[in-house]
Amino acid sequence: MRVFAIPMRTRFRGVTRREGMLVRGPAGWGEFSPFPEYGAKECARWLAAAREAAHDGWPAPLRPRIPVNVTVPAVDAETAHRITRASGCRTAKVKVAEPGQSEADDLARVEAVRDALGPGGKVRVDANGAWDPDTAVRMLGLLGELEYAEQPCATLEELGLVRRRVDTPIAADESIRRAEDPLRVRAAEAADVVVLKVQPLGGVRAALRVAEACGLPAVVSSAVETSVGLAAGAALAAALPELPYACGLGTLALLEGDVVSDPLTVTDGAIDVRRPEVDEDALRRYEIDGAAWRRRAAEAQEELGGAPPATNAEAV
Ligand SMILES: O=C(O)CCC(=O)c1ccccc1C(=O)O
Ligand SMILES: [Mg+2]
Repeated sequence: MRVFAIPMRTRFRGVTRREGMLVRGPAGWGEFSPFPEYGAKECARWLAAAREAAHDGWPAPLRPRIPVNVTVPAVDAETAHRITRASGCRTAKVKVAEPGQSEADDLARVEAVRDALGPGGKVRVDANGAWDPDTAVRMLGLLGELEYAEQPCATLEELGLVRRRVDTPIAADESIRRAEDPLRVRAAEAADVVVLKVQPLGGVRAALRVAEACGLPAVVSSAVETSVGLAAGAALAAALPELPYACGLGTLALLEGDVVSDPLTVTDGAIDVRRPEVDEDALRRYEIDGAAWRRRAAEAQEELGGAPPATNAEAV
């Protein structure tokens, strides 16, 4: 097990340094990088995803490349314009409703991104559940045409309420975390699209089951991961029967560096479906003392059902 801390180019989700653990097994490397506030129960799913990557590998890909969106953090309009242009993507996801940002900031950022994409570009927004339903309806009215709005409000009931009051399609992200969530989303008629993330859902196979249970188009997103974690996202996106939207896997640009020598960077608005090898020199640049992470992984392992199977002893 190796532990990394990579500085972020811009603050995202309140995080300025992305930390995590890399585990190696017979199938390759896996990433375990739950956010700092997550407890053992939640971390167990993130660990299951890393174990699947390291020990089982993933289903066969149905496509070799995954179209991606550029992820635009809650930066000023000028920076948002520059990030969008530099990405080469035709779809952008813009963070809105972040603490410390005004509605005028959000409107200006979205407008700058729309301008940077030009005609034919697609803009989606992500409020991370921060709006109340009235604010969501009002803001979606002001933001102009959007591909969809991701998690405009926190609860399923609110998502359904907003969905019935606006023309903008609604995507569920934080509302899809547990096996029973897809059925609740369907019952509440709360979303048009679901966002799937490999680590929070417990692996590529678990996420494929969730996609099937949802019966809605799926967008695969990263949790802002190294190329090791992104490879798992790419594997999920490659294994979905249909992939009608660009995925949120173009997030390497948010990190200052990576742990592989041949990173999953965005070219022509897409990333490859492949598993880059961890590079010793690259990893050493970001390696930190991992005592706290080893404890976290052990607690998550306990949640998964006690002692790791024998094969885990081979993990380095
Ligand atoms: O979807 C993307 O473009 C990138 C991934 C992303 O936004 C994200 C990454 C880490 C944690 C939360 C989120 C989110 O979708 O809110
Ligand atoms: Mg989201």
